[in-house]
Amino acid sequence: MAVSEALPPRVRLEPHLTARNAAVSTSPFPSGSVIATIPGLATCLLPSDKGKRCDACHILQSDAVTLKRCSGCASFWYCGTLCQTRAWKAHHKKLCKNFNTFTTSTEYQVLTPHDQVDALLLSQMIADSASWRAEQSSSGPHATFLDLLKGPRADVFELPLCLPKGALPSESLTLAQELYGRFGNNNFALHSHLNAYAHGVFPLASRLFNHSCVPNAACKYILRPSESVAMQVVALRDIAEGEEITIPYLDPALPYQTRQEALQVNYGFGCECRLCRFQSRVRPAEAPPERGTDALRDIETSLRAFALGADAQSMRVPTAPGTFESMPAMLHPVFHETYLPALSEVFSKTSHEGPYVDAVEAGLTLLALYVVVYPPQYPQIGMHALELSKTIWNVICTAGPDVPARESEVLEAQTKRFLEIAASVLQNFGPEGDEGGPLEEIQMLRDALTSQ
Ligand SMILES: C[S@@+](CC[C@H](N)C(=O)[O-])C[C@H]1O[C@@H](n2cnc3c(N)ncnc32)[C@H](O)[C@@H]1O
Repeated sequence: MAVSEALPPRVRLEPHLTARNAAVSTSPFPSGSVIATIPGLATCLLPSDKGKRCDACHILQSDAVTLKRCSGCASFWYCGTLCQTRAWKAHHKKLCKNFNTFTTSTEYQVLTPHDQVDALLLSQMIADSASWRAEQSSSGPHATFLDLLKGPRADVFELPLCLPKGALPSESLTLAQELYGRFGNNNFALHSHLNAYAHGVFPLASRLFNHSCVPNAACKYILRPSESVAMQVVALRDIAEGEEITIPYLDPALPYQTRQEALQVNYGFGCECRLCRFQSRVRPAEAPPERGTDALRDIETSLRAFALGADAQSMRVPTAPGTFESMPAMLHPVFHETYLPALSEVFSKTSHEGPYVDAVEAGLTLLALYVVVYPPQYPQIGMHALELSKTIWNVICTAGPDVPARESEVLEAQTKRFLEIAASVLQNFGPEGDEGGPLEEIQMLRDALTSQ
């Protein structure tokens, strides 16, 4: 049996009834603190980000960063020699020659972008077989990975590989099967400002953290030029000594049935967290009333009042998880699988095209739903509050001179309140991903409001 890496300070593993082990805090973690920093073992960019970021450290091309192409395949880009050498030694010297033939092959082209990345990521890992063999019996990340639980699709080795299977020596093929078995359920989507841009393997994070749809922690990614991408696991709220530390494996706002199916298919378990238990009880059989009807307007007005308070200016957001449990039954239809996608579409359309009053109303309803479904301080709440403050700022900036002063004051007060919510959530989560981003946007909008 492989020996796995040392655990982060203040975290221990305890036996878990269904998930082998659980990571438990040995002393309290305050909200916003970094529980663990874990370097990536292997990462691969999504097709959408190829050529825009360094393939090794993921730094974005900018005035200060010029990317240079691999002269062999012309399909890998690096910010400098350090990254290029590291990638060459780890995997690229084995993949470079075959890379373009593979990525233009039908078996690769028919895959979804996320499966394409997985095929390349797995190929990269297998190409580095020397490291796997050398470190299998040590206490490094390779050993940790090989000690992980296998996923439910471990035996169906179905991803095409950049290294043709036939060309793999039997020893490497056995290794490939071992890696594949643990790949599907131990593979993270890397994001910058909550936009996914790559996939990656972080063995120690996989070893430690179980899933919950009401997690008390979440992952973010730290990008530094010429360094491996690091994952940080951040406490979303105060975590008490002895409490299990959990992260979300998927978006907790997805409908209950979709979450259960995805967790079963990809990870081999049925979630029994507090949100799942609640939603399995109140699963709405019928979709909410049609958009535009008084019946839906009543539900949405009540949802906003329940989640945020009746007055938009003195709006408050919940600070303890589990708000959904005290929702009046008349609001349960908002958990129907059709409701959130339809509302998001209305917000997205009207915030771009107007009318902005509709965008503000849809955006507020969406915020109300988010604060009910997501745990407090969940980053998506902050991102949406920022989006909403930008929408109202647009209303202020595009309003003609005839708007009564009282109405302008109300709009400004709302923008400030949404910005406060955004700042408190996103500052708690801390800087992540590419430079700039939401924390900078919050500051710019605050400056604009004070110079009004
Ligand atoms: C990334 S690993 C988590 C580490 C795992 N607990 C261990 O001891 O190796 C993912 C696997 O853990 C198990 N798991 C994670 N969260 C779970 C949960 N909430 N309930 C049941 N099993 C879970 C599933 O088997 C899943 O495929």
